[in-house]
Amino acid sequence: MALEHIAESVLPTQFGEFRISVYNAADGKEHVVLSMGDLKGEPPLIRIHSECLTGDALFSLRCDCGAQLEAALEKISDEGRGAVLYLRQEGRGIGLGNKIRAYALQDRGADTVEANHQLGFPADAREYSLAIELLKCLDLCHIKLMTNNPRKFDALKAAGIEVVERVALESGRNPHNAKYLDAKRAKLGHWLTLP
Ligand SMILES: Nc1nc2c(ncn2[C@@H]2O[C@H](COP(=O)(O)OP(=O)(O)OP(=O)(O)O)[C@@H](O)[C@H]2O)c(=O)[nH]1
Ligand SMILES: [Zn+2]
Repeated sequence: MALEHIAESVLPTQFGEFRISVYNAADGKEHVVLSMGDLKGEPPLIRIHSECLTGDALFSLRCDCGAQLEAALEKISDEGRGAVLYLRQEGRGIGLGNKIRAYALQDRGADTVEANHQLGFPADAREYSLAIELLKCLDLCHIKLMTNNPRKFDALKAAGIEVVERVALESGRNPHNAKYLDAKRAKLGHWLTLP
């Protein structure tokens, strides 16, 4: 997939000053790298974050995405270096409308995996070739990865990215997302501790 770097600027945030870079990809979407400090040398902290409009921007409590994004930016800010790769693969790759359809099915009792299946999608329609290409493009072959998702971890390792450390990112559990987090642990194998 060809990546085109199209713009870059400074982005002051509540977590400190980041650089924002925008890349066009062959999927027709604009993907973002939010970075702080010098990424060369010691493996930096990296978060590969899948877009969640509802959680990242609309304060939804149905998932843990917004809390994870905040925690990742905080950790990067504490270390003074690192990056968030913000990938435009909303709803685990099925898009916003379908994610909300899945929510409606969850309201009627399905869990997050069953709802995707009922809509004719796999449990997780994402793939990480774009993330891998971005990491290689940024010369980031040795990283500390902030994730609880074994599938993401394995995909990077299989592509030759050396994940020298996995940093857990458990935050934002609340009564509205408890079932969702339990399904991620039980059905998708996420490394999440029991409450
Ligand atoms: N289809 C679907 N997608 C969801 C649902 N809840 C959140 N998402 C999407 O799930 C994606 C985040 O994936 P997660 O499985 O929560 O976490 P992850 O990124 O794989 O793993 P971590 O690195 O540990 O955060 C985002 O794209 C969200 O929009 C849901 O109920 N159904
Ligand atoms: Zn979310």
